[in-house]
Amino acid sequence: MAGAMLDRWLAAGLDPARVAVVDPAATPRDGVALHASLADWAAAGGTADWVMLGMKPQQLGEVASDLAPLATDGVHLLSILAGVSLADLAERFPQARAQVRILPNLAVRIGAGVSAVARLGDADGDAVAALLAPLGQTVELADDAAMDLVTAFTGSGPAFVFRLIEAYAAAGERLGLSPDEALRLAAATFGGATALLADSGEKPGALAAKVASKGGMTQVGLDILDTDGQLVALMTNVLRAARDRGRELADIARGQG
Ligand SMILES: NC(=O)C1=CN([C@@H]2O[C@H](COP(=O)(O)OP(=O)(O)OC[C@H]3O[C@@H](n4cnc5c(N)ncnc54)[C@H](O)[C@@H]3O)[C@@H](O)[C@H]2O)C=CC1
Ligand SMILES: O=C(O)[C@@H]1CCC=N1
Repeated sequence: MAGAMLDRWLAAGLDPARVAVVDPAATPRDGVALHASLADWAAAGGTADWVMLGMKPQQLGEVASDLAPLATDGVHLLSILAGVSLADLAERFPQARAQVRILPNLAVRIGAGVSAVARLGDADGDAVAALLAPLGQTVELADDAAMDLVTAFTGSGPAFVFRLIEAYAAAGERLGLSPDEALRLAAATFGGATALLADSGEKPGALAAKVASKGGMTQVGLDILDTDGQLVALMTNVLRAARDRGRELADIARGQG
């Protein structure tokens, strides 16, 4: 995820000489300094005003103990770690100027992502907004407590949408389309529908009603989707499970180091 953000920032004009990546397994990028560990970065004289955590939440303990002494007064400490709250970050990095929790999604790679943001401390809000602007839309959350649900909703969201597209394509295959036709047509249908939704400003229900001719084909399909609210119940279960896993990850991260 952090690599997708970096690729977008570089494509949007960020000077690679201003970036250092600390990751034992990162893909090298032209002009970007790469260090296998924080010790290597420190030995190379590394300093930073902005530090972003991009490893798994389960690795917070091993990283925080080495990083906290380097994240002092002037440093904005950014985190994309699912589940890890602002309070957790403040506890791990108490001397940082600000703790900023960002939950992006994979579409940032093409500047079409959604990043939810919550912050603590003396954060430079304009600078945070400017940093995130090339990634797509940004939503500021006043309450960090909403972040786990939003992480499931927009962070995990693309994966859920990809599954829906796969299911649509698989159904098309079952009913006679070739695999290639089914996937191409499914992707074009989802892409076109979401673009129309964004462009028209209309509600999805109103657009669905425009597609469904009275007494025609679409309505019989919609009637199946709408039966007993089963689709909403399914999506609620999906999002609840993902949200609750975020809380578990936070507990795991909290129990470390
Ligand atoms: N994948 C996604 O769509 C999203 C991911 N996130 C968050 O982004 C974070 C990373 O997730 P992914 O990119 O999916 O995982 P990933 O496994 O692709 O990337 C994690 C990276 O951390 C590196 N790493 C491991 N230990 C390290 C250490 N001690 N020091 C420095 N780097 C270390 C790994 O080499 C790897 O490159 C997670 O905290 C996740 O919650 C947040 C929103 C969306
Ligand atoms: O699956 C995960 O835990 C992360 C958080 C949101 C998307 N990927």
